Amino acid sequence: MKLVRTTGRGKAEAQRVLLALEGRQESSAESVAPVVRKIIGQVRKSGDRALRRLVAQLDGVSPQSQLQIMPDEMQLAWNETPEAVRGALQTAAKNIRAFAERQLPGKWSLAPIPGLSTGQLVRPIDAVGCYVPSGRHPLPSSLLMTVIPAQVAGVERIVVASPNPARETLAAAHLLGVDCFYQMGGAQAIAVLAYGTETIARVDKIVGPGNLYVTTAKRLVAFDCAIDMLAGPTEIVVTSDKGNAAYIAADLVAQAEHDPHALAVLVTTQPSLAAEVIHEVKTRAKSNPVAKESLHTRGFVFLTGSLDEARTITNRLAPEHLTVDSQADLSWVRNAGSVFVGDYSTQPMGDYISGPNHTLPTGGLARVRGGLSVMDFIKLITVQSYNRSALKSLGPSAIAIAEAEGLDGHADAIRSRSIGRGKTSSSRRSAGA
Ligand SMILES: NC(=O)c1ccc[n+]([C@@H]2O[C@H](COP(=O)([O-])OP(=O)(O)OC[C@H]3O[C@@H](n4cnc5c(N)ncnc54)[C@H](O)[C@@H]3O)[C@@H](O)[C@H]2O)c1
Ligand SMILES: N[C@H](CO)Cc1c[nH]c[nH+]1
Ligand SMILES: [Zn+2]
Repeated sequence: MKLVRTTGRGKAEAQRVLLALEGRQESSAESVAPVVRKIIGQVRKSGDRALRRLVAQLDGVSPQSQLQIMPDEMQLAWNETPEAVRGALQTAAKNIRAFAERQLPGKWSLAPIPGLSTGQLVRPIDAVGCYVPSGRHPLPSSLLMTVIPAQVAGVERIVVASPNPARETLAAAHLLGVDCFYQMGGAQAIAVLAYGTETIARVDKIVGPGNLYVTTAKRLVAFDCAIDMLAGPTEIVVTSDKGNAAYIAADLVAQAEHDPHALAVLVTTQPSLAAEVIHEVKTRAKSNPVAKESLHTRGFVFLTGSLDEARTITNRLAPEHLTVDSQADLSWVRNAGSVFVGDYSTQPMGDYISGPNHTLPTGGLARVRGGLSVMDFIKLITVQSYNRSALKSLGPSAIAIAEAEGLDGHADAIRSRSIGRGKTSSSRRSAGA
């Protein structure tokens, strides 16, 4: 990990590192954008034929195997999964579902004046694609995290895409009753979900985490198909003065092992903690090549001159995962995907079992949104209903604004219900003629 001092002679260098990290999404996507653009173009042009070729070439799916995985295959995977893993998947699913249900907003109505009822309906999105990463490691936990909130929201068509899914991923799909599962991954899977092929219908929104190819593809299709967010290479920031160095290092290594592009940062005012964590990380990452690589290239320890500065840097980084020392720290946290409090709230517990979603914004997107939630799968549709007296009461104000905007048709539509305040512009025109 690189030590970055924010005081004395280190100040300018610290600013440079921070600025680069604030723009981290764009700089990493740049390298893969041309190949991703090409893959999307091929799928749009040649549909199933291009998909077959790309999954064989990039996902390692044999050309003989069916891309759609049938429910009996998922059932078989469930039967063959060890009891302990099945139990763990059930526990995780229960907690994730309970959390998502608590997030679901309800319909409501409000009467601003007698005779006017306004309100909101909650409707699910019709068709959603859930991307489940499976390149370096199969992530059955990501299947639970993406499919469950969609089910809680009431999404009718849920399509799961995952390259070379592991038995446990198929078992998780069986547990949730998934009936539409395609083994396809990377940019080609995102292109299929966004645009469809001769045999696979497109969806309305794509959700789920993935590597740079997946995330860049989501960004490139986003004008044609809604996406949840950029949930790309994993990020961890630990902002601590009092934490246990061994625990902090273990969490940094854990999240860094996801991807060589992962970001792992410690922010502290304590030189001794900085030194201990750097030492511990070195020891722990020795036998973990991916973590070793990402910690070497994208591992930073910011040693700051004050707590205030440590907090400002943390909020500027807007990390996916943030660990802080105590509940009191929550008061200064403004930008983070998910917060873990204290020595025992190790981040992998949130990855698997606690209930809050582990699909979280990366690349600084935590400045504007939190993790995947049931809100990503619903629409809030507003409704308004007037009777005549309510229209009479509020109509003149609306007409005044319409006239100020010079929109005669708007004013006329209101006047046409004979609520008074002058003639309609068409009657004025005919009177003048
Ligand atoms: N932010 C979050 O919420 C979150 C959650 C879980 C995982 N993640 C991230 O998800 C990612 C999982 O990545 P992964 O790689 O293991 O699985 P993945 O399924 O995201 O990507 C694998 C696919 O990438 C494509 N690919 C790989 N190399 C390619 C190349 N050279 N050219 C074209 N396509 C290529 C292939 O199609 C391959 O099947 C990691 O970055 C991890 O940090 C993020
Ligand atoms: N840490 C990942 C989110 O960045 C989620 C995950 C899934 N499995 C293990 N971890
Ligand atoms: Zn993880």
